[in-house]
Amino acid sequence: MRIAVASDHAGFIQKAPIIEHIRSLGHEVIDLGPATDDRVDYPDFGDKVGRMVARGDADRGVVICGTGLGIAMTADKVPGIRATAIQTVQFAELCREHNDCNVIGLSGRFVPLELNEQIVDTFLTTEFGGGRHTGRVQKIMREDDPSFEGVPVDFTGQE
Ligand SMILES: O=C[C@H](O)[C@H](O)[C@H](O)COP(=O)(O)O
Repeated sequence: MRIAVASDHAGFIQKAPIIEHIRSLGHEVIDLGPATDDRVDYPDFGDKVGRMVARGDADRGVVICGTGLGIAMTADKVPGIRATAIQTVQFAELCREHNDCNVIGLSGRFVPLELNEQIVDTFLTTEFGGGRHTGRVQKIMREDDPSFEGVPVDFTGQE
């Protein structure tokens, strides 16, 4: 697969080893920066990865900031992207199996490199489960109805 990778200054220390790791698994990596650990704004880099995946120029994205949160939030704002921050291998598996996640946010400050590499392994090897999850992912993407506003909740008869 083609994997787009980017970070901010806080994720920069893990970017090169994670890229190396992804290449060692046989994937092509597109490094969208930054080139140094100078202070930058994570939204600029989360957006680049989101757009590249949404265009189909990359199959999946990996973004790294201090927590993985802000950079994943930014990627997720790009239409077509399902991005979330991931801190455990089990969540990496479930974000693929249940949510067909196409971009993950990693923490360069609070999660050790070895664990992030295992998370990336799982993210890249786990298939979407389909079945009951398909319609739910379509609802995330508003594929069935562009004006979708969520499932109406009926509180009739409830205390
Ligand atoms: O979600 C945001 C990220 O964790 C950033 O990496 C973090 O906010 C950067 O913080 P600072 O500017 O203090 O290095």
